[in-house]
Formats: sequence, structure tokens, C-alpha cells
Amino acid sequence: MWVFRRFNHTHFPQISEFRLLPQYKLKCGLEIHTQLDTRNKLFSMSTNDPFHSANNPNLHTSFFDIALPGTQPLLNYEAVLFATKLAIALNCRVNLDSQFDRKHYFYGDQPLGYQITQHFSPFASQGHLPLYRDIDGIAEINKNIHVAQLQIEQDTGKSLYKKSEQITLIDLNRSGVPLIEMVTEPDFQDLGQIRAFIKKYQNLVRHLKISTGDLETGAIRVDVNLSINDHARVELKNLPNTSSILNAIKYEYLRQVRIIEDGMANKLLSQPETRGWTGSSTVKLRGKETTIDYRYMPDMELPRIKLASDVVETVRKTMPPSPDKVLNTLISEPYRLSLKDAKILCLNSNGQGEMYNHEELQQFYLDTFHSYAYRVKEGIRANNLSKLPTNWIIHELLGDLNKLELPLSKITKVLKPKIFADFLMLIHNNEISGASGKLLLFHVLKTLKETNCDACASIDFDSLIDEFDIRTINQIDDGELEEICQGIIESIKNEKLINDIASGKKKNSIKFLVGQGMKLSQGRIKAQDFEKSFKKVLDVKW
Ligand SMILES: Nc1ncnc2c1ncn2[C@@H]1O[C@H](COP(=O)(O)OP(=O)(O)OP(=O)(O)O)[C@@H](O)[C@H]1O
Ligand SMILES: [Mg+2]
Ligand SMILES: [Mg+2]
Repeated sequence: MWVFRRFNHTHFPQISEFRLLPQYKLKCGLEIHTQLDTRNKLFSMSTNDPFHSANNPNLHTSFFDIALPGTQPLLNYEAVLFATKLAIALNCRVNLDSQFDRKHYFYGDQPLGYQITQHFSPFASQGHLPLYRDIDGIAEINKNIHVAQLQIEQDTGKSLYKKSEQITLIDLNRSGVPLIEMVTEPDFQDLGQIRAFIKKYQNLVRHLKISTGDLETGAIRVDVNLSINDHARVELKNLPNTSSILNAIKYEYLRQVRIIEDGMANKLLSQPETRGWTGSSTVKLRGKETTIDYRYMPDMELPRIKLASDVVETVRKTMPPSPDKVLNTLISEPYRLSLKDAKILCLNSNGQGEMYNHEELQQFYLDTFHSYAYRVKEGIRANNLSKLPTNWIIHELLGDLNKLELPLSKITKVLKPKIFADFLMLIHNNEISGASGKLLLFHVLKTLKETNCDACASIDFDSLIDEFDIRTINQIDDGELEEICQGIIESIKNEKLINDIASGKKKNSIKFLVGQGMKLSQGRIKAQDFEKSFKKVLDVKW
């Protein structure tokens, strides 16, 4: 008979205030399925576009994709190339002689009656992806996540359940789309590592241009395997996004801890089981008793994938440097960017929208930096060299483009890095003040937008600052400046304040006077010159 036991653990954490309990060690491994962005499907010439064709079910289907008898698979080598790139990026050992196997199970969106995957001899194995505290935000200084294996396989179609009509609709646009299943070792010990790994992996596949890397569209799907204190592992499926992944782990951890505390582990945690995520709890999908026997067998219709011994090295040479390497370059000499700024140039972030992609931004930054650095006179310390490019590209320019809803790619044809470097030189040489520079840059970008970024236009910042009469006055006659300051002091009509500044009672308020001067001169006269002159006029002794 079942006895319902009440739990009265005093400090039992809830999901909202989740923390790991030291006596209950979490152990997690991930299985990540990634859709490859090849032009065609894995074994047919159908277009590989499962996401955009969602409104046109069964549009991209060949006879093979719908499993018409007599049709045979033909391997798409682009998928093999993409898999090789991922294997290299994950530091795997590429198997020069791998093979396809059939994994049998019956389902409506799986018309062959089996999935073609790699079971006995996968494409790559024994890899690792390092995580770092600095770069990835994990709690430890670094942590290596080992990759057990990578296998190439085909995706299934999609089932759409129409409950009211009691029918299931089948869309085979996704059937046969190439996937890579990447399996990690159970190396994860906390949520921070899992979050960091998924983000890093997602960025990696985008960087390699082998997948869109989106969780929302299902281009990346993550299954989590979790166990506590060496009890049986539970596999969690149907986790559509990062927050579901993390919440499902929290829920499942707490559920298992309760079972152990209640002395029920022998009964409930002795056999592996598969659970799904409802959005608020995990539910059992199947246990040991209903484990599917997939009857794996080699696929006789597909020859083994035999790679020449130099293939790996040849592919490696075509690959871009890893994201970690690019980040490290940007935070070192001569750029010396902060990690935060370097990440903006290296990573896809959700906030950037349609305004730029990080690759074109990185290119624009580097080209501008080099053009500017080349012209800056000797003597400037290297860590100052990136100050202007960083402030004016990463902060000012991106902000303006967002405000104007103007994509970076549209302006760089006219506002070339060399011209942007001209602009930086004007600020560097104090030809214009920062405040005027901001207004000028915005004006130029706005004009570009209004003229639809006419490629014939050329931008000459030097003439523009004359046209708008905003060139800084570097050498102003002392007497003339003192007269201006005197005028400001009189116009303020606040004798007490002026006396307090002069006596040193309100030293800081001199900034207010300087501000008035800057406003009056529209930033053309330098703040330091104003301060000096005000002090002289007020006969300041402090
Ligand atoms: N004790 C454990 N605790 C948590 N995770 C574990 C444990 N042992 C293994 N795992 C993880 O379970 C996963 C096993 O995945 P794998 O693809 O090899 O097998 P599977 O899940 O049985 O097969 P399928 O692909 O059909 O789901 C790996 O991510 C591995 O790290
Ligand atoms: Mg698996
Ligand atoms: Mg699994």
C-alpha cells in the first residue's frame, strides 16, 4: 500500500530560491542536437529549410524523405564538412572511418520506420570545450567539459496534434534535415556551468556558420541527464529554451533530493527514466520497463564515411580562429579592450537586433583602430590607443544606429573605417570637443539615413566642422576669456554662490560656472581653460 508521507524539512529550498545542497552532489551530462544549415538535406537534394517553410507543410520533400519504397539515401558531403568543423572546434578526435546505423522505432513523423544515425562507429569522439570564469562567467577559474562523441544523424518530421478533430497532421519538411548529436560526459556540477556551456556552444556553431544556433526554432535542442549522489540518471526531454532547461534541472534536483531524504531512492531512483517538462514540473515519460529496443544495425544502403588522413588538417586551415582566441586577442596589446567591450565585438547578443552582426562590427572596429593608430603620433601609450575607437564605435556609433534604426552595413560603404578614423583624429587633436563630436556624428548618420546612404556621397569631417563653426578654439586670448567669464558671473546674479566659490566654501560649484562657459561657447573652448580663467577672475586662493 502507498503511504503518503508529509515533508517537513526545515530548510528545504524552493525553485525560486534554488541552491545546491552540499550533501547532494549534482551530476549532469548533456545531449545536444544541432540542425546543420546545409543547402540540402542529409540524404536527398530537398531544400533544407524546416523553419521558414513551416506554413507550407511538406513543401521540401523528395521521394526519399517520404520513404517511398525503392528510394535510397545519398550522403550530402556538406554535412560531413560541417561535422568536421564542429569536431575540430570541440577538440575531438575525428574518426576517419565512421558508419551509419539504423535506429528503429515506429512513429508517424518517421516514415522510414527507423532513424539513420551513427551508433557503432560515430563521427568523432574524445573532445573537450574549456569554460573560463573570466570569459564564460562560471564560478571556478576554469572547467573542462569533455565531449564523449559527435554523431551525424537525420531529423524527423513534425507531428501536429489536432485534439478536437482527433487527427495528427504530419509535416515532413524537417524529415532528413542533417543533425549532429553531441554528447558530453557527465561533467557538469552546477547550473552556472550548464548555462555557460550552452551559450558557448551556441556561439561556436554560429561562429563556424554551420547552424543558426537558435533554441527557439529548435535548431538546437538540449536533453539533460541528471543524477544525484550516484543514483540512477534521469533524462529530461522537451526543453525548448534556456530557462526551461535550468528550471527543469532545479525542479528535478529538488524532486530527487526529496526522494532520497524520504528513504525512497531504492524504489524510485534505482532505474534510469526519461521525463518531460510541462513548464512547471517534470513528468515521467518512460522508465526501464518501457525502454525501447532500437534494434540498431548498420545501414547497408550507405557506404562507410572514409576520410583521407589529411582532411582534418585541410579543414582546420579554412577555419576562423576560435571565439576564445579572438577575445584574447582583443583584450591584449595593442587593443586592450575590456572583456565586456571585447565580447560585444565577438559574440552574438540578443539585443543587437537587425542593426549589425558582430563580424562586421569587429571588422569595422579593427580597420578603424588600425587606421587611427597608424596616424596617432608616437608616444601615446598602447592602453590609450583603444580609448577613442571604443568610445566612439562601441558606445556612440552603435547607440546612434539604434536610435536611427540604421543598420551598420548600410553606412560602412560611405562612412568607411578610414573616414571614421579621420573623425577620431579630430577629437584626438582637440579640434572639436566631445560634445560637438556627438552632435556631428549623429547629424552625419541622420543625413546618411535621409539620403539612403548614397554611395557617391563622401564625408569630410574636417570641412563639416568649419561649416558648422564648431572647431575648438585652442588659443584664446587670456583677456578675452576673462571678459567672457566676468560676463557669466554677472549674468548669474547670485552673489552668495560666487562668494562661496571664491572663498573655497563651495569649491565644487566652480564646475557650474565652467558648464555655463561651455554652453555659451558651444564646447569650443576647453573646460580647463575656463576653470583657469574663472579662478583668476574670482581671485581664488584655494
Ligand atoms: N550518472 C550520470 N549522471 C548524469 N548524467 C549521466 C550519467 N551517466 C551518463 N550521463 C549522461 O547521459 C548521457 C547519455 O547519452 P547517450 O546519447 O550516450 O545515451 P542515451 O541517452 O541512452 O541515448 P539516446 O541518444 O537514445 O537518448 C550523456 O550526456 C552522459 O553524460
Ligand atoms: Mg543520445
Ligand atoms: Mg539520451
